[in-house]
Amino acid sequence: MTTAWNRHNRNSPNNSPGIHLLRDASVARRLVTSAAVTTGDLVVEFGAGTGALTAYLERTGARVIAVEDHPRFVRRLERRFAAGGTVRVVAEDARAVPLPNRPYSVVASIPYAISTQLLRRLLGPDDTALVAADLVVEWGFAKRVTSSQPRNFDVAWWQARFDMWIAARVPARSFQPSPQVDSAHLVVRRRPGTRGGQARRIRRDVRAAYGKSPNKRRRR
Ligand SMILES: C[S@@+](CC[C@H](N)C(=O)[O-])C[C@H]1O[C@@H](n2cnc3c(N)ncnc32)[C@H](O)[C@@H]1O
Repeated sequence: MTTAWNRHNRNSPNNSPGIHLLRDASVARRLVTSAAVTTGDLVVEFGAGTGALTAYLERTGARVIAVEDHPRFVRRLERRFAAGGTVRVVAEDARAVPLPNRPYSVVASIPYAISTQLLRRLLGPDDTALVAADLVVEWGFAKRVTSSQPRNFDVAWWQARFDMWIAARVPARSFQPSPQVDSAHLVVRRRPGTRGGQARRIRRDVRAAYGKSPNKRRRR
């Protein structure tokens, strides 16, 4: 965990940039209800913080993998969820932690700074095992990835295989400390028949339309 300490060398995690803890329980409840996970399902939460969302996920009976890279949060999570036996706390960077091979959902209030990287990891691979995600993301980011006119290959590729929509606006005051901007509850659902060979065909079509350059399509 030396890496995480190096990156977060403040005494209080609450003073670290990008850490906005959910203080509105109704947002956490809405996310978990929307995800509709149940006993036996596998759920990954990225950036579990102090467990505001994890606590509701635990109640579903699903197996929860709570990924968090801040050592103080990791210790709090381990203490808080030790008794239940269904939450596994993983002290790793969300950008590098191995992802499940079997079908899984993601429910998370993710750090704004790694939103694009995380979506690339989750939605990008042809054989991704991700089935569904309910995410709290920055409002502008949610608008870009759900736009009916995707501006780059990544977003077009994600939209070709996943239904993506904004379920609700999440006001900045729902977090402690409040970020500068509002967030969104972004819903992602994989469409059937969009993995493996089918994914490769879809990718070819999207690439033909968009190329790899974000600006290519607009210049045509
Ligand atoms: C927006 S806060 C959300 C916290 C918690 N889920 C909640 O809703 O209260 C983002 C969390 O992600 C963690 N985090 C930031 N970058 C991370 C990374 N690269 N890998 C894992 N966790 C990260 C932060 O320490 C923080 O706990």
